[in-house]
Amino acid sequence: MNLVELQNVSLAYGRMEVIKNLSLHLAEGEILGLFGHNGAGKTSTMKMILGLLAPGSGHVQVFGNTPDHTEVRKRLGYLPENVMFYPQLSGEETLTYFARLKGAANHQVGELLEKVGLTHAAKRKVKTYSKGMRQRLGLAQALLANPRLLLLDEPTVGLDPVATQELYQFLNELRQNGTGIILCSHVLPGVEPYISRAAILAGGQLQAVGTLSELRRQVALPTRIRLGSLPEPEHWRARLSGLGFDSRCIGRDALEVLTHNGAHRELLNTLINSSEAADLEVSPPSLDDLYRHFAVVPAPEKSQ
Ligand SMILES: Nc1ncnc2c1ncn2[C@@H]1O[C@H](COP(=O)(O)OP(=O)(O)OP(=O)(O)O)[C@@H](O)[C@H]1O
Repeated sequence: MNLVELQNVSLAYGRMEVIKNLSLHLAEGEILGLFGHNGAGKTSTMKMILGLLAPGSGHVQVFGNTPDHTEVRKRLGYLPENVMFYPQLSGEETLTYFARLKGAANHQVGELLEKVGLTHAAKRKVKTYSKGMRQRLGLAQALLANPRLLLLDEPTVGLDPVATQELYQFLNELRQNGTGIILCSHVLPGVEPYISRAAILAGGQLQAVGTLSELRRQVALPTRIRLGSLPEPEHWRARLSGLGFDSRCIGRDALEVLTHNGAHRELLNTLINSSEAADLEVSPPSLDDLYRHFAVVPAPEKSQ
C-alpha cells in the first residue's frame, strides 16, 4: 500500500486554481523530492496531505484513509516551512509539550534533543535560539512518536553544511527502516544523492516525476566532461575542436565539454589514451539540470 496517494487533485484559493489535476504517490521507504519555483504549489500539496486543506476535486489518501483520520495524524510528522514556537519555553519544554500532544513517550524528548544536537541548549528559552537551532528543534518535533510518514518543507533552511549532510544521512536511515518522506527544497545539489524520486511542479501542474535515471531518459540533456590540470588548455581546446567537440575554459587550467547522444564515450576513449591525460570528471545531467528543463512556468503564472 502506498503511504500517500493523490489522484487528479485540484485546489483553489478563492477563484485562483493553484493545483491542477495532480496525481502523485509515495511508497514506504521512499524519499520523494517535491521541487518547484516559488508559488508552484508545494506547500499547498503538503497541506492537503496533512488534511489542513481540502481539494476542490480529486482524492487524497494517507495510509489508505482520508487525511483527517485520527490514526493518520498519529503516524505523521510535519516540519513546516516557517517553524514557530512559544519563545518563553525552553527547547526541552517545547518538545515535552509537543510530545504530550502527539502521545509520544517522554524519553523521546531527551533522545531527540540529542539527535538534533541541542542537548547543550535544552534548558535555554527558544527565543535565544539561532535560526538553525530553531530548525533543529522543528525537526525534533516532527520526529516525535516515530512517524511512518514525514513531510518536510525546506528542512535544511538555516542549517550549516555539516548539519545539512547529517540531516540527509539521518533521513536516509529512516527511509531504510520504511519511513516515507516527502521533502521540498530549493537547494538541489545537496539533496540529489538522497532522493528516491523527484516530482517537479510548475504553475500547480506536475511537469515530471520519476527517478533521476528515468527523468534523464526522457530528455536529451548533455553529459558534462571536465578536464582539469591541463598544462596548455588552448592546445587542448583546438584538439577537441578538431575532434568535433566544442569546449569552454573554466578557470586557468580546465575545460568543460558538453557532449550529446552518448558522444562522451568516444571522447573519454580519446582522453584516456592520451599521454597527457588530465583530471577527468564526468557528470550526467544533474537534478539541477533536470529541474531547469522541466520546471518551465507557463508565462502568466510565473513566481508570485
Ligand atoms: N492562504 C492563501 N490564500 C491565497 N493564496 C495562497 C494562499 N497560500 C498560498 N497561496 C497561493 O497559492 C500558490 C501556491 O503557493 P504555495 O505556498 O503552495 O507554493 P510553494 O510552491 O510552496 O512556494 P514557495 O517555494 O515560495 O514556498 C501561490 O500562488 C500562492 O500565492
